[in-house]
Amino acid sequence: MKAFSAPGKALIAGGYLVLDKQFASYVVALSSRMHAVVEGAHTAPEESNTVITVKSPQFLEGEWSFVFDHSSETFTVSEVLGRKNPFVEYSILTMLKFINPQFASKIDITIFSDSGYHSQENVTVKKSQSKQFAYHTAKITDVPKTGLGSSAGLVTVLTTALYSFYISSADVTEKQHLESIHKLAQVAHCQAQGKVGSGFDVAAATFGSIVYRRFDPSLINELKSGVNKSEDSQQIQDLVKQDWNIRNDRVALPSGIRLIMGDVKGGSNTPKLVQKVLKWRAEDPESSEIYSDLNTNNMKLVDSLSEITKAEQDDHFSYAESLKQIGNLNTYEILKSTNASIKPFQDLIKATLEIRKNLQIITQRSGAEIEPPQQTQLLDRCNEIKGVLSSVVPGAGGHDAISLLIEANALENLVQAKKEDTIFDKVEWLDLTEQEYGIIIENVDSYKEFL
Ligand SMILES: Nc1ncnc2c1ncn2[C@@H]1O[C@H](COP(=O)(O)OP(=O)(O)O)[C@@H](O)[C@H]1O
Ligand SMILES: C[C@@](O)(CCOP(=O)(O)OP(=O)(O)O)CC(=O)O
Repeated sequence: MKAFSAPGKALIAGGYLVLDKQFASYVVALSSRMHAVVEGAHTAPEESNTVITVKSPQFLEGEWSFVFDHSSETFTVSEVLGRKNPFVEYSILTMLKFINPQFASKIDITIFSDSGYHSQENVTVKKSQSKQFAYHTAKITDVPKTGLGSSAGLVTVLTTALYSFYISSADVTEKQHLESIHKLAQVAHCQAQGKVGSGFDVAAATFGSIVYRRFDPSLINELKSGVNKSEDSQQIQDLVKQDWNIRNDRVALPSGIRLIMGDVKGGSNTPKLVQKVLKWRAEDPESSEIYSDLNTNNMKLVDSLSEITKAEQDDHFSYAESLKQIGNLNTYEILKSTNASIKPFQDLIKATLEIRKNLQIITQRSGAEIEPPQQTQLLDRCNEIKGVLSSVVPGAGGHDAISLLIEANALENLVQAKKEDTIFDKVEWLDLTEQEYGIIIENVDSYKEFL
């Protein structure tokens, strides 16, 4: 038995631009994780079916069982309980193609998901010493999502579990294996969704917090069903060997700086927003200039974070002093300061404000509510709180969430602000932190009470 987990994500900079492979984005992996516990064995030589059962016990009817008949001429699986879960199905199918197993197996995988992925109404929480999971009374398709990327987490961790079963000697946290898992999970995720997105969510689930640049969509679009199994398998193996030329540079927030996510209890439809933005992008002659300015500031934000990290490495003592100062000032006050040591923090703030200005322009011109006026008001108000460095609408924006970078001790100021100002009535500060790593190997024992 083995166990793994993969994190959720927030796209802090680079929404929409990340769809285009000339632009990079900044993705933070979050502490809500999807977990998989896997156990399996090869079955008797005369057995010709591999049976892969995936249980997700926190949800009603959360069990899917896929049978692969090795004697069949193509890679097809049938679900025997009469249920659908395309993300589970394509994770299995992609792995079967990649491995082209010659022996039948029986594999049992149990999925657990941390509470950040789903709305927590009507749940019963079960706890062990080290883990806790919320049990819902509805099916997975009927429980409202929060936007952390549950399907990407699921596909990534399931792919990891299957990969480690078939290639049992692999340390899945090694670069070469992570890269293979990433490609297999991207293929499965795109095919299950029926579209090739930017893939930043699968990349963060695999690699953790990264500066990400996407792959060429043709890599996946050009996959076709071969006439036989060996062709199908060869195609996936070649694709996994190929260099996808993505950027996945590991990043971590500077020490003393925390990411805070605020749920805004709204909800936005990402595909509709994307559709409006792409239409505007194609029609407005100034859109290239706006994209370019947005990109410049996204990269300035990334640079300012590295500058802050460097400042800490250069001189711990004066860094601690700078942190203390910014913890006592709000965004606007930090900008006014003449103290040279806080310049990188000022650069971070300036870049964020420019990013927001551009997102507001796109909102007005495209009609896609990326940073609608209610969110502008809320973000401006956040910037008045001491210790807040930057506040943005993450990802596709809209009415889903806000994300803030703050001096770590300023969380209490946010909690206090929520008590005092009704503008924060609709905001819930979430118990999430940044995660450096994507896929990690977990201790199997910590799941035993839940199995
Ligand atoms: N814990 C889970 N167990 C089983 N399937 C899951 C789980 N979490 C997510 N999924 C799959 O992912 C789907 C949700 O994916 P999607 O609509 O893309 O949302 P998201 O934006 O959160 O990824 C679910 O309908 C289900 O098929
Ligand atoms: C617009 C985007 O660039 C970013 C969307 O980011 P979100 O984190 O908002 O995504 P969902 O969880 O799918 O709603 C589209 C993309 O890159 O796929």
